[in-house]
Formats: sequence, C-alpha cells, structure tokens
Amino acid sequence: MKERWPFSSEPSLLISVVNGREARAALAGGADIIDLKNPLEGPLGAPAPKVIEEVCGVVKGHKPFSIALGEFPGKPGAAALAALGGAYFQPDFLKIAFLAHTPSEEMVRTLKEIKSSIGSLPHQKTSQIVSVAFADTIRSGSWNLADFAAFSQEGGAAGCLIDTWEKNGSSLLDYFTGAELGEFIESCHTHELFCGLAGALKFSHIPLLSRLKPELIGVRSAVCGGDRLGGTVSCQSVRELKELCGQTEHEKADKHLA
Ligand SMILES: O=C[C@H](O)COP(=O)(O)O
Repeated sequence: MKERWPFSSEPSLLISVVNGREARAALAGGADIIDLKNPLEGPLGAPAPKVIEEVCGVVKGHKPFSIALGEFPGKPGAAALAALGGAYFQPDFLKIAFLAHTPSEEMVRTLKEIKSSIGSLPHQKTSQIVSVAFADTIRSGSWNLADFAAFSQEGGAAGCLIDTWEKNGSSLLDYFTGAELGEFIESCHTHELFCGLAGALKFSHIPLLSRLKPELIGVRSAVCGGDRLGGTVSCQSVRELKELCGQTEHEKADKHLA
C-alpha cells in the first residue's frame, strides 16, 4: 500500500463517536482511530463543524481521527465542497459513502474531485480518502466488492470500508461470509488500499474478523449498549473490544480451555 497510516499487524479499532465526551471514553478504552459522525443524518451522517471542533480538541495529537462526509448521489461537486469543509480540520481520514446504484464513473469522478479539492489546500497534512460501501445495498447494485476496490483505487482513495446502511439488527456477517470478506480484503490489498470492516458488528464477530486481518474494524452500536442513536460510548466496552481485536478465534478458544 503506497499511502497509509502505519497500521499494526492486528486490526486497528475505529470507534464512531458523536461528541467530545464519547471521544474521551473511546480514547480511554484504547481505540486506535476516533471516527466522528452524526448517526441522526444516516449511517455515515456528517457532523456539524462545531462538534468537529470539540472532538478535535480531545483527539488531536493523541490518535488519528476520521470525519464522515455522508453520501452525495449525482453530486460530485457537492461532495468535493463537503470534503473541503472536512479537510479544514485536518483529519487523518475523510469518509465518503456510495450506495450501490451509484454508476462506477460517478464514484471515480467523485473521489477524484474530492482528492483534487483537498489537495489544493495549503495544509502540510492531506487527509486520506476512505471510500465506503454498504453490504446490504451492494447485492442489488451494479458492482461487487472487488469492483468497489478497483473503482476506489481509480478515484484515488487510500482505503475502502464496508458498513451496513440499514441499522436494523442485521450485521455485515448477515450479508457476506467470512470467505467473501477475506476476498474483499485481498482485492483491497491488490489495489494498494487498506481495508476496513464495519456494520453492526457484535463482540462475538470480532475474533473471526480479526483472523481475516483487515486493517480496520469499525464499531459504534456494540460499544453503545446496542443503541447507536440513544446510547453512548462506554470506555469499558471499547477496552473489551480492543482486547478482542488482538485475538483470533483459536486464541479465544484456547483462553476458554485454559
Ligand atoms: O464506521 C463504523 C460504524 O460507525 C459502525 O457503526 P455500527 O457498529 O453501529 O454499525
């Protein structure tokens, strides 16, 4: 991978937060990346600038952070303008989502517009672009996970993340098997992209997903007592999840047998 945050051999734990208090809890629990979003505006809802400012005050200088931009069907210009707004805060990552009916040309164009808009800023640090797709929409779309990686690379993204659009209790593993996700991770690596897995993941999913060795595992609901809107990030849950990220299924079984 040409352009990447130095990920370690175990998946980095990305925790989605909505305010500074949650960011503090996620940091204290050992999160590797603090992801800022506004779940009230959708699975990849964009946070308000004043909230970003608050979270920057907590996170900057401690851990990398990402900002969700949302999705912009048919509007690459609007996406680029939103990205410019996000880049103002100099996050490590900017996340932009694509529903599976987005034409591939539009995805590539949107990513290129974003890359060129944020590249024009005088900052020393340029945010890396993370291209996000949704496991529950992709089956009905015109491209598959391997295509998604290829188009993301063509557009200039540094990484791909797969999440779920409907937060209705179904998780990533209800849509794709471990083997399929393993192939997706491989496609990302073939295209020199890092790979993130998310989507209503539960604690019980983590050992299996860790074994697949994605660069990122992204979670919100599971560390908010199962309620991504009404709940709040629990430091203890983040800590437990972080410990699980370093364990494969076999290690977990061994511990239980010991
Ligand atoms: O980017 C990761 C998402 O925020 C995951 O949220 P979730 O665990 O509630 O699906």
